[in-house]
Amino acid sequence: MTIEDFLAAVRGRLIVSAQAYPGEPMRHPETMVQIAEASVAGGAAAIRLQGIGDIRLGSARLDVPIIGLWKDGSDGVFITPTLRHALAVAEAGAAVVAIDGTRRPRPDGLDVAETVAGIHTQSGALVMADCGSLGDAVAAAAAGADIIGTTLSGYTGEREKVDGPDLELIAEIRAALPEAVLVAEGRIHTPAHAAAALQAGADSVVVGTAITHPSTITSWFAAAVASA
Ligand SMILES: CC(=O)N[C@H](C=O)[C@@H](O)[C@H](O)[C@H](O)COP(=O)(O)O
Repeated sequence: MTIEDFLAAVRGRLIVSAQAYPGEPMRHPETMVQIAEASVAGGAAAIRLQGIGDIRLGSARLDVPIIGLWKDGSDGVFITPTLRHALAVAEAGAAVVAIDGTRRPRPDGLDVAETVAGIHTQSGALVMADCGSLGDAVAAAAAGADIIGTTLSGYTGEREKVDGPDLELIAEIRAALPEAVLVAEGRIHTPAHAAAALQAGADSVVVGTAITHPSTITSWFAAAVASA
């Protein structure tokens, strides 16, 4: 898929991330792909899936682009941390490989530019750089990433973890990189948040937890009921 095709598919539209975490009851490819299918039925233009099994099954069943990632670990660089992880994600059928797009040292010693180049030369996949700051985004764009995501804002120590999406960062990236394909991701919890992220300059928005993570959604309601 070309970046032009991807942009045409998702511009002004919703991307849904379906992920279950280690040990959770819904952590099964069939379950995640069913959630993805339900999300597509509701209007998702693309799906973000974690793990080789989920991506492989999703690529066989879904007719929208898949943004794939492989989380390994839970702190530091853990989103598709090495070129080996990235090539496995591409091989499993992801049209877009989401990688950690920060400037932090990576476990395989490659930098983002070398990782992007490796993905481009050894697979047909596009690369989404999951960034945590404006500095990351500018560096990732210079490194050849096809898509810039705000996924890691609030999770790398560079930016405050604001309640809701980091609209300020979205606007800053859009101002600095007017031509970038920019995807807002992270703590978009309401339809109003999603609309605000587009208005701040994103081409598309990824919603995960608020659509696909029932334990967290339940906890929001349980807390409200408990304190009413
Ligand atoms: C920081 C990190 O590990 N983010 C992960 C990236 O894939 C996922 O855990 C998030 O669910 C995803 O980014 C969507 O965000 P939200 O669930 O807030 O809508």
